[in-house]
Amino acid sequence: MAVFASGSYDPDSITKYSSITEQIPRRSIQDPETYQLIKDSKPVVITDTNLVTSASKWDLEYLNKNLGDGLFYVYTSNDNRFKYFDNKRAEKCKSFVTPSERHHVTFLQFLQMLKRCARTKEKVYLQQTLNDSVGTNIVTDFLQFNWDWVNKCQAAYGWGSLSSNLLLIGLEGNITPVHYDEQENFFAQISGHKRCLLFSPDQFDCLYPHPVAHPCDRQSQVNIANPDYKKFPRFRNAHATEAIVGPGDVLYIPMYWWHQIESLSSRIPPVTISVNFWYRGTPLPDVIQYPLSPQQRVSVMRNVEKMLAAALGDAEKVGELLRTMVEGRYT
Ligand SMILES: CC1(C)c2ccccc2-c2ccc(C[C@@H](CC(=O)O)C(=O)C(=O)O)cc21
Ligand SMILES: [Zn+2]
Repeated sequence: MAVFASGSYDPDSITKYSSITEQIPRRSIQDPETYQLIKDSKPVVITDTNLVTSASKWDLEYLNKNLGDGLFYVYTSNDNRFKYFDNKRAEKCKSFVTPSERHHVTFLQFLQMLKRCARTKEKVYLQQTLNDSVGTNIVTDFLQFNWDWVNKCQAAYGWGSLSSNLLLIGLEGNITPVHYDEQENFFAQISGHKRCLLFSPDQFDCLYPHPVAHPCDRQSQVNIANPDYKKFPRFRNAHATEAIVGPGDVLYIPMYWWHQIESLSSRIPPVTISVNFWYRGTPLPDVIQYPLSPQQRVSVMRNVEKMLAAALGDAEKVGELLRTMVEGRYT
């Protein structure tokens, strides 16, 4: 068994996907091109932001001591995929099988779950909004994030307010399957390595998202590790860009960009720790410019699905109505 130096990852453990074509650029905060890419809503890994340097001491022991005795959301999955689903909708959707389970536990219970995973091959993922329930040392570390840099970016691009910082503690092999978020995201890696696959928003037709009213809204139906080309033929045309982020790297995931994020095996430590910075997007311009951007097209399609589900009073009837409207007429 190969033993890896602390903080490295095993390149052979990386699944080869057919849809990878290029690498996401890595740039310094000193490089003007960094800001051109963000302005153009293109992904970029910024290598020297010091955004979360104050958190580089975060390991399981420090977090256990300082995160406080609040409860944390921990997801368990019997395969290694952690597909997001909306709890409330899942309850209403009888036929829906939840792809992962959500637990509300103390950090100590999370550590016990981690130990059990070493034996049972089950996977866990702690996801917790960093809020004022954490211990004072964590608050101190949080206040020492490079807010000056990130606030300047927020202002420069006209983003909305910071909506939340999620603390993520995952296990090697965890996969967050392809989805998009409706927020700008500075994704900061603290410990271990994560492989990020991004698909541009104009590939909506290759990624077959669930219906907007479905519990897995915003998530792709395609499992890119084992695509069902009969159900999703256009996925053959999908092309991803990739970045492997390590401690200190910040990946800019532009709003509406599809992303799949995998925790890489790094033996020491066995966990990956990340913090994301989600910002509400730039308010839509009052004068719409044509042609619509891919992001605006996705937003329009979402509004049409929502409006039709409301107008019909039943989200299950939207497909039939759209087919009647389009087939033989808008083809
Ligand atoms: C999978 C998980 C734990 C989850 C379960 C249930 C509801 C929500 C979420 C959720 C939301 C964000 C992330 C972080 C990241 C992916 C990654 O780092 O794995 C990502 O996608 C982003 O920062 O936008 C991870 C999760
Ligand atoms: Zn996401």
